[in-house]
Amino acid sequence: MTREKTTFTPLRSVLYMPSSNERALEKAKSLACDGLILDLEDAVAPDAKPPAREAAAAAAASGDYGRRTVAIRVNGIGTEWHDDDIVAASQAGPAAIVVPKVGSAAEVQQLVAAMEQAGAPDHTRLWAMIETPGAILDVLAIAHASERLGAFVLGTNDLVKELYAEHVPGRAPILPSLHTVLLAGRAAGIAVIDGVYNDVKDTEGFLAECDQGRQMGFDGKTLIHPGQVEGANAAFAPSDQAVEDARGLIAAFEDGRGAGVVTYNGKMVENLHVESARRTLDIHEAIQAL
Ligand SMILES: CC(C)(COP(=O)(O)OP(=O)(O)OC[C@H]1O[C@@H](n2cnc3c(N)ncnc32)[C@H](O)[C@@H]1OP(=O)(O)O)[C@@H](O)C(=O)NCCC(=O)NCCSC(=O)C[C@H](O)C(=O)O
Ligand SMILES: [Mg+2]
Repeated sequence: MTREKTTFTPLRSVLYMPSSNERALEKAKSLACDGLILDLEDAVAPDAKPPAREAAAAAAASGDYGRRTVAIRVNGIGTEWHDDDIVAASQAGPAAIVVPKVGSAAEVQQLVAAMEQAGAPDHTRLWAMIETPGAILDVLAIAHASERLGAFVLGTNDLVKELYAEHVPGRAPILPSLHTVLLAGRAAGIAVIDGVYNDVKDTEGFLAECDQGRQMGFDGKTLIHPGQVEGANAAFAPSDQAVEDARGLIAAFEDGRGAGVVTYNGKMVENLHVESARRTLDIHEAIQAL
């Protein structure tokens, strides 16, 4: 039996960098991250925003970042920089425009209209940051608001702030929110990328949070430092054991010659497990092809 092959764009490691930081923009050309977010929002001081906007647009249009998915994060709706950011980013044509603090389906539609009016090419997706209580409560409508929506990006710092919660190991205070965003993203068939880990020196805590994100179902994690790339790439790629198990499980099912259920390594295997195994192999192959 043949099947249509799914094309995956790996987004295991998506690194933010201030677009005002020339050194970081240069360094990113040699980093093994799957994606880059050239930031114009939180990481850029008000006076530096206009030159950062120019630098981000030039970097995104340069083609210098090879196979990496390049995105520009604009300033939020209603800020004094937002409209100019949208125009510059749309004309640069990155893989995605990341908009912080998206709050409703209507905002998604307004953003898409503004991108299209500014000449955004078809390949430029909108990535909506979900980081406010209102957005979490409206996230399913946001997920279905436009075909141009390509991903949700969690903003866990803003979310913790807005909830008056605390950053704790295991993230118990925000788990319901994270799961809600994942449910909506999966229902709409878009990518869902986890939030950042702020302590760039705490490797153990960072890796634990990557593992947690993968177990929950995130496609990858947003990062703030080059030292976090390798760990995220490993955590969000299928392990050698997972690839071996996927191949063995598919072979066992195919050997069953049409039986609806077989066992592999003592465990029940049905068609749904085969679909998951095929997805694992598709992700593995996409990563191998990088
Ligand atoms: C966190 C940092 C300010 C630390 O910077 P620094 O002390 O300079 O780090 P290092 O000296 O260890 O840097 C080593 C080299 O790596 C380059 N570098 C550092 N960070 C980056 C980066 N993000 N991308 C690319 N390159 C980077 C340095 O230039 C050094 O290079 P070299 O000298 O050539 O060896 C800094 O890491 C940083 O600014 N990080 C990004 C911060 C950011 O973008 N924040 C905004 C996004 S997070 C957010 O907003 C979350 C969300 O909205 C929410 O609500 O949660
Ligand atoms: Mg934020």
